[in-house]
Amino acid sequence: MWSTWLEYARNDNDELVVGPILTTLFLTLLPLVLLIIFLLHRRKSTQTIPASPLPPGPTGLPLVGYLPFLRTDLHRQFTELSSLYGPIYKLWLGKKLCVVIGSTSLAKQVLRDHDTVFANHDMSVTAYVATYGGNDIVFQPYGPEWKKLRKIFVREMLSKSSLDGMYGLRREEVMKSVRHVYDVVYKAGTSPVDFGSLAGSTVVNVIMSMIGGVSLKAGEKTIDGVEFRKLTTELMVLIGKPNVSDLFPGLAWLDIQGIERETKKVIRVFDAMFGSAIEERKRIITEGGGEVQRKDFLQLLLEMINDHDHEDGTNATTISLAQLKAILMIIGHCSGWNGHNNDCAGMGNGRASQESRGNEVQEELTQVVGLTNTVEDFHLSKLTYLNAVIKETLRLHPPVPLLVPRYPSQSTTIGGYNVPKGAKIFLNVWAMHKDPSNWENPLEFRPERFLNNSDDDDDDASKFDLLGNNFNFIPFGSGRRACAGVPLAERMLLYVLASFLHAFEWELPCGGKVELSEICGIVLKKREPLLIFPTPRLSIIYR
Ligand code: HEM
Repeated sequence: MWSTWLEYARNDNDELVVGPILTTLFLTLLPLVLLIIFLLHRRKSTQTIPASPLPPGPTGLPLVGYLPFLRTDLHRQFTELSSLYGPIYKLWLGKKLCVVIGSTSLAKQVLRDHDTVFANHDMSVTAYVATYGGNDIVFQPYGPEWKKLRKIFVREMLSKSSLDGMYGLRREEVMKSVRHVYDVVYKAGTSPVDFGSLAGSTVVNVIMSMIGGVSLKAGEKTIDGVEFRKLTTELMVLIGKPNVSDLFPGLAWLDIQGIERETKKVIRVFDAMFGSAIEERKRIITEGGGEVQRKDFLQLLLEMINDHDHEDGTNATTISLAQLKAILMIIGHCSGWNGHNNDCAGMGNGRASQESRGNEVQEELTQVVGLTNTVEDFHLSKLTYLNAVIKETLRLHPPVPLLVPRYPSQSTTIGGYNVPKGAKIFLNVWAMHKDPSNWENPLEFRPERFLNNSDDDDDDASKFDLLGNNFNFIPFGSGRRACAGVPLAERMLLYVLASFLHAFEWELPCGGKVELSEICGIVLKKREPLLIFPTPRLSIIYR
């Protein structure tokens, strides 16, 4: 080889010409040298900055991981595992790597320090089907489309003026429910009321009314509050079920457990219902010459489907029909969370009475509202004790105990451990809310924690808002993906509870105790219904 090169490198006089030899040598060796430098550099960088390890965690079985060991009280099981493996640990569910965060300081790292990286909710196959292909806010990936939907939700649908404007709808439905308890339950006899179911169906009726009407049609079938609640519960159960299709994406097309099929069946009913509500509203608009009196969510959203251009020609708030339906869907679905929370708050009040702590809630209602008036929206901000009862109940029984799972858009170090891109992140709020390093006697029901009893700024109870600013108390999550429905949820919880507690004395059956155990799918549910007897306090008003 060398002799051939030398032959080429001789000039016409048979003298050696060194330049071409060096050039050829240089061009041949350069890639080799660069490759060696690159490999050395890579070796050095992996040696000097070791990648953080994955968090510790239980070993499961081959292929299925920890899946066979999951219990239905997932929030408690995750808390128990935390005491073995620490505030951050991993478990494999099939092919899916899950990371559980169980301390306030690590939650802060995820939800505040790395907020944008973790600003995505993990979408399951069921959630995809249930939200018209991820067209809603909850499962929309973090980006411009999510920002647009969130803006519509917060600034237009749930703005103060919009919620004030819909107060009449809320009032009508709550009054109907109170009268129902008075006429049907109290007058008819002595059977107790399932408080959770009563509060839950009232909330659902209110939400349905705000969506577009209390009885909606799906084909020939009329969907009333009871049926709507049944459908949302069914959907919640389906979303909460561990699905083989999520854990082994390669098998998703088989839909082994039939969860996708079942979800599609439920969604078809919702779709028919929303479809007919839209058609009916369009008919009313046409017949009314383009004018419609009713300003509910459906009307607001329909106006966004029609052209909603700004003067500069941009079209910032236009939504598609699928997005409209997905938004209605998420409002209906979240009403289930709200309904369940009424159950818990009622339980909280029952427990407060049971523990002979006085009947502060009703004393406050008598003072603020008076015995000859019904509760109105403007009373709510003055009901500080009831507010504290609700917050204390949300602390002990957060309705979404593991929040909506997130996933990081890039691998990130949390608490010294590597949390890989795409892992499913559970934030165990149920455990954080009971952490003795954050709360004194955390298992005691003490609404006073949320009352401002002192002049000391550090003791200011108002720092515990529902917006997730204090990481010791985050029932609605925190950061940019925190619950967008807080203004409505807060008003509804207060209004529905205040109305029932003002209208009736609620008594446990003789010698009864409030049963506190819960079960957990995606939301926490009370295992046993809270059965209590109503006796009217304000009979004059409801006669
Ligand atoms: C007591 C009732 C409710 C509770 C406890 C609750 C709780 C939550 C939680 C924990 C999240 C996830 C937060 C996170 O990842 O940090 C969430 C998200 C959300 N909630 Fe609620 N919620 C309630 C009621 C409502 C209502 C009534 C609505 C609608 C009117 C609503 C709309 C939403 C939306 C749109 C999101 C997704 C926000 C986003 O991804 O940007 N919620 N909620």
